[in-house]
Amino acid sequence: MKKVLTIAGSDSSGGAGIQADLKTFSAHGVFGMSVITAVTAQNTQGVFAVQDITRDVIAKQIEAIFEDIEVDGVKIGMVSQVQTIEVIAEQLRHYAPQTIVVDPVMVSKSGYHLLNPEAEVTLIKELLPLAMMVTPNIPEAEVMTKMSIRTLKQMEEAAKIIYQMGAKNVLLKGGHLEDDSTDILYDGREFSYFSSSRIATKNTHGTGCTLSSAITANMALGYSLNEAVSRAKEYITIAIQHSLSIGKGVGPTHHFYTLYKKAGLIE
Ligand SMILES: Nc1ncnc2c1ncn2[C@@H]1O[C@H](COP(=O)(O)OP(=O)(O)OP(=O)(O)O)[C@@H](O)[C@H]1O
Ligand SMILES: Cc1ncc(CO)c(N)n1
Repeated sequence: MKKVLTIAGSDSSGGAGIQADLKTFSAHGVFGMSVITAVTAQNTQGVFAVQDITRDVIAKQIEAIFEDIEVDGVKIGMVSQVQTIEVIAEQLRHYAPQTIVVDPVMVSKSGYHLLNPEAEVTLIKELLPLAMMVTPNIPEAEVMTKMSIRTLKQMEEAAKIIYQMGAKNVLLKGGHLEDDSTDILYDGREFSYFSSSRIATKNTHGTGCTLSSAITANMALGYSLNEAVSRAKEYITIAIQHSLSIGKGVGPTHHFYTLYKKAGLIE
């Protein structure tokens, strides 16, 4: 069985972060492992507190996994602070896993800064050069490039700038634009487009976490980069189509819809 690691924050409500990542891994039939960078008190309505995990305990979690288990893919999500990023980068340079997907999580849908703004530069400098792929959403790409992004043309321009920052591939997600949800992949030579119609739902908590985890799982399973993104896009689209009205705010995606359907557990 393929073994995949998420390095990210915990979301107590189970819709995003570590919890979304592990559910996505399970749904893909890969064995999920986790390094927790921060614990958030969070639900569908907002983020209410964050406790960062110390540099030492983050290093020890990474060491415990890599010294014992072969890792087929790593996804990085919420990294919170400068020292968190530095220790992750140091450890990953040492263990050098083949596939690293970086989701540059900055601000939650409810507007909470999950990444200290002072650490934005560190994330770009330390993590992007290690990344097989980086998956910014539009607001994150705007922070990274300092440009305003409203059109597909501007998304392409931004993807080129982010590529120059060191990631081998850039997947710029279009979930925040108004039209269809088109994600753009740039590999330094050409663009590929992954489109779906916009689904009319408020329940999109954890969509970004889910997509980057699905890409990591598919890459670990041996799919080419384009195939991995295409399958992950299909997965997130179904997960949003069948998202769950849990809680009073922005509900989570449904990770097991396809599995349940195949097993005849739902109509
Ligand atoms: N309403 C929607 N309908 C269809 N696809 C969507 C919708 N919203 C987001 N997506 C898709 O979901 C994936 C995640 O994109 P999005 O831009 O929402 O990520 P994000 O903002 O990083 O999420 P998060 O809140 O977890 O940080 C992308 O493939 C995007 O195209
Ligand atoms: C812990 C965590 N990671 C990522 C996100 C994505 O927005 C979130 N809301 N919470």
